Amino acid sequence: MEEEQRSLLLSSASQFPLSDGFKPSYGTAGFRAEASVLRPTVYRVGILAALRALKTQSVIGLMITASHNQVSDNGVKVADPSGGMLAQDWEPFADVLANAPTPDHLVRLITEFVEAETIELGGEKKKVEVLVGRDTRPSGLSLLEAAKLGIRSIIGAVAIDVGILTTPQLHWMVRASNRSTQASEFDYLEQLSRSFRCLMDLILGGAESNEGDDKLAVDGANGVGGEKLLVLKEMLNLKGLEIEVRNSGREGGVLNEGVGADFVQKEKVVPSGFGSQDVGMRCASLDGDADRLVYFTVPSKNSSKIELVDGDKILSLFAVFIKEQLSILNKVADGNAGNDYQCRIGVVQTAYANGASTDYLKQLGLEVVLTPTGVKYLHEKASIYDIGIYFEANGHGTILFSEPFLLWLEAKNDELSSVAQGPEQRKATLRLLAVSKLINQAVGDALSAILLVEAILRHMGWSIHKWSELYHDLPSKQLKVKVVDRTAVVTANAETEVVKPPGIQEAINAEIAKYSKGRCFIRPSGTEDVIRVYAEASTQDEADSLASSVATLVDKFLGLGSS
Ligand SMILES: CC(=O)N[C@H]1[C@@H](OP(=O)(O)O)O[C@H](CO)[C@@H](O)[C@@H]1O
Ligand SMILES: [Mg+2]
Repeated sequence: MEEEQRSLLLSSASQFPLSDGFKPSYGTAGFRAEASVLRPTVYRVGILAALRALKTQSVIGLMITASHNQVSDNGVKVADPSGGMLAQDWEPFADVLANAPTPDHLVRLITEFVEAETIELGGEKKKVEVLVGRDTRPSGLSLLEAAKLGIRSIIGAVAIDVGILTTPQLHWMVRASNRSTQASEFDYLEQLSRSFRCLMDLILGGAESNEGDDKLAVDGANGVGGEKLLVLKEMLNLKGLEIEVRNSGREGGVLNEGVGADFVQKEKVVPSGFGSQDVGMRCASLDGDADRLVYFTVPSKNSSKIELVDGDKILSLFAVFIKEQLSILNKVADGNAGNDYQCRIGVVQTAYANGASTDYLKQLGLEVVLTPTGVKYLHEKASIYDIGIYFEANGHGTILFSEPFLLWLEAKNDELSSVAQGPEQRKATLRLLAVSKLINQAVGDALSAILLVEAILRHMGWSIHKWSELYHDLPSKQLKVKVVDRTAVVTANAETEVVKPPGIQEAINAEIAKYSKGRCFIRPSGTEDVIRVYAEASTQDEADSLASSVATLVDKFLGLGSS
C-alpha cells in the first residue's frame, strides 16, 4: 500500500475507536445495533463499499437504516452493482473489518484483502462512486458523516450523498446507474408511475374501476416510505385509486412504534392511526425503510386484532396473475402461433411461509423452493428462473424477470402488433412487460408492490376479502427468546432443523408430535439478539401452546438460566 493511502487510513481510523464490548456481525441484512455504538462500524463499511466499488469498477450503494427496529437503533448495509445485496463472499471481510481492534490492525487487514482480491488502489483509473442513502432516523446524519469519511479514506472512491430514501430506492438507483439508464430518485418515481398507468390502462381499457372499492389506507410506519408515497401519489394523479397515507412521519408519531409492517404482521394488532372507522376497508402497512408490505383489514368495530394479508398472500396474488398471463400467451388463437418460449417460473419462500400458502402454490402447479431467511438467499434463488417470484411472509419480496425472457416478450409484442389476430395475447405480453418495469428488479419494494397489488385486484375484480380467501392460513405463532449466546444454535435444511446444540431438535420433535398439523422450528435472528420460535398448528390455541412449550425448551437448553 502506498504511503499516502496508508496515512490517510491511519488518520481517519484514529477518529473511530471501537465501541467497548460491541462485536458487530453482518447478519441477515447488514450491521444493526443501538445507534450510539455504530459510528466506527459505519466508517468501516464506508471503506468496504469503496473497495467493492474499486474491485467491480461499478457504482455501489451504502444504506443507513435499521428497517423495522426501534428508532434508537440504526444499521448499515451495502448494495452490489446489480442493485442486490453485497456478495456473500465479502461478508466475512465485513465482519473482520468491523471488529479490527486498532487502526494498525485495520490497515493490515485491508492490505491483505486488497492483495487477495487483486484490487488496484490509487491507480490511474477513473473515480468510482458510492451512493449513500439513509432513512429518517435522527442518528442517520452523524452516521452519514462516518460513512463518507470511510469512503473517502480510499483514494479513488467518491461518496455521493443521495439523501433520505427508502432502501429499495437506493438499490434501484445503484442498479440503474450501472446499466447507464436514468438513475435519479425522480427517474425511479417516474418509472413507477408510468408503468402503473400503463398497466391500469391495459386493465381498465378506459373504463372506470370498481365503484366504492377505490380507497386504500396506508400505514407509513412513521418512516421514509410514508413520505415517499405522498410524493408518488401526487405523480400518479389517477382516477380510480385513492391512497390515503397515515403515519407518514409528518404527524409526529414515533418510527415503528405501534405501527408498521413488522408490528402488524407479528402482533396482528390494529396499528395506531387505524380503528373502527376503517372496518372492512383495504389497508396496508409499510416497514421503516419501505422494503416490506403487508395488507390487512379491521374486521369489526371493537376488534383490536386485524385480519392479516401477508407476504405469502401477496406472492400468491402475483403468482395467479403471472400464471394467467402466461396461459393466455400459451393459447393458440386463430391460426396464430402459440408460445415458442418455455418460460420457467419459480416461487421462493422461507420456512416462515404459512404451510397453507405453500400447499396453495403447489396446487397451482408451481415449483416452490425454500431458502434460509434473508432476501439475499431468496433473491439469488429466484434469479435462476425466467420469472422468479419470492416473498418472505413478512412482506419482503419481488418478481424477477430474466433478460432472455424479456427480450422474447419484446419480440413477441412486435410480432403481435403487426397481425390482426391475438389481441388478448398482445395484452398479456404488454401486461407482463409493464409488470417488469413496475416491480423493483433490484430488491423487494413496498411502494412498487402496492401499485402492483392494486392493479391486479382491479384486473381480477377482487376485493381484499376475496383475495384473502385464496386459502386459509394455518394458525401460527412467533416468539422470541433471549439466550446467553444465540450463535450456539446452528441449523440446516433451510433452517427447519437444529443441528447444534445436540438433543434440542429431538425435544422439539417430541413437542410437535403432540399437535395435529404441528410444525415448529427455531433459529437465531440475524437482526436481533434473540432466538426466534415459529409454530403452526390446526388451532390458534395449539399454535400458541406449541410455540410456548418450544420457547421453554430453548430457555432450558440455552437461556439465561442455563448458564
Ligand atoms: C422472522 C422474520 O421476519 N425475520 C426477518 C428479520 O430477520 P431475522 O434474521 O429473523 O432477525 O429481518 C430480516 C431483514 O429485514 C428479514 O429478512 C427477515 O425475514
Ligand atoms: Mg425493511
